[in-house]
Amino acid sequence: MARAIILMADSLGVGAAPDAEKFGDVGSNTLAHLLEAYKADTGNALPLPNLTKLGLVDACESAGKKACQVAERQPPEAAWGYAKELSSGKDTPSGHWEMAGVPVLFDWGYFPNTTPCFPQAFIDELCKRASIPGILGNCYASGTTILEQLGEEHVKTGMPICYTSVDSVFQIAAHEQSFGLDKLYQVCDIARALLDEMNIGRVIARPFIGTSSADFIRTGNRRDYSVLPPAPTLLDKLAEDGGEVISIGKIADIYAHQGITQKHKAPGLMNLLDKTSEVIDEAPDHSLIFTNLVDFDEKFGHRRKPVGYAEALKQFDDYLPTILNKLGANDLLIITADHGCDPTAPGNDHTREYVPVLAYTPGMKNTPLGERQSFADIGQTLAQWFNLSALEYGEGFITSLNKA
Ligand SMILES: O=P(O)(O)O[C@H]1O[C@H](CO)[C@@H](O)[C@H]1O
Ligand SMILES: [Mn+2]
Ligand SMILES: [Mn+2]
Repeated sequence: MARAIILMADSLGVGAAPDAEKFGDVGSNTLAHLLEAYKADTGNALPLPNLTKLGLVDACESAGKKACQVAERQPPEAAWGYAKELSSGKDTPSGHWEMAGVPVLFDWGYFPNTTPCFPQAFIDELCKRASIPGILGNCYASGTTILEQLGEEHVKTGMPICYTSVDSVFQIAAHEQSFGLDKLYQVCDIARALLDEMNIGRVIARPFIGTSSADFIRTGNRRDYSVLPPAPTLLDKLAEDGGEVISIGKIADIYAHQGITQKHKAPGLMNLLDKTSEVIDEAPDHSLIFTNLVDFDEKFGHRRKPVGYAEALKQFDDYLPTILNKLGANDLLIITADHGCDPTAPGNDHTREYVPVLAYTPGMKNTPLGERQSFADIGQTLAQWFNLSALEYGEGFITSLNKA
């Protein structure tokens, strides 16, 4: 019997995808550009010895056709490649569902980039059902900037701040104490029900605390309300087969709680890694431990902070031996991403990029996997690893997982 661990580095793209032009993302490369920015800022190339050994830098250089400014270069001792996305969007659910074998081939509903951006009838109904006096925002925004602009007015008026982006999302920010966390979750539930017919992928609760625009800060109580994946994913198959599917971080929310048998939340990168490490100690055979490392995206990618992104990646790299040392012969570690979010690109949205596909089981030798045609190759490989029937999408690379 086997186990697998996916460390899903949210937004760690490795070079513009072949269809990046459609998204205005030509030339994007999250990893290469944050490494460049780090070197420019500090004068030193960043060492990422463990990720380099797992093939991340080779994957990036092959995908992005661009040298990476990384120190302590060494050859991989893992299977490594890079995958393009079949799904029509570059959002988080599309990336996650595709890597679990279910690409999103339809178009999500999006709000127009106008102010106001939400249909008045929807807002009227939301206010009526939720008993709120109105909403603030009603525009495209960065979630941290809009708190500075409208947070104080929200506290005064009790009107939640509603905003969107190029993603198919309806985000609601509200103060945890003055508005109340439960009330925010209730408003999100109502919005979720109303937005199904507009085909909006996610409603996101964005609670924050603080006393003024100078110190408002979002908390770890974010909650994502996703629609159901359009078909059963690898997670459903494994759970139906009697396996454990253990969500760490926002994985359960992203899969709309489908096919999940255990959930753990933890605030911040280090706590998420600690929780993952703890769960590896306990998880039985036939378990998938699936961790989303959201900080890369939320704290650095969208905030366009390449140096902070690099430092967080270094923390991840430093932590990896703790996880690698726990892996047994029947454990497969996958490291990947769901989209890019190049912190040097204009705007503050995701970027359409290749994602790394790194696979490691103890004793592996350097195994290039090349360009993969879909993130679903990960799900298909895991279906093989767990002896499940084949998924509809994806080409498995189980036969490439040779040992040295
Ligand atoms: O600016 P914040 O609130 O972090 O929003 C970002 O987070 C959302 C979900 O990933 C994206 O749609 C993006 O707009
Ligand atoms: Mn994401
Ligand atoms: Mn994001």
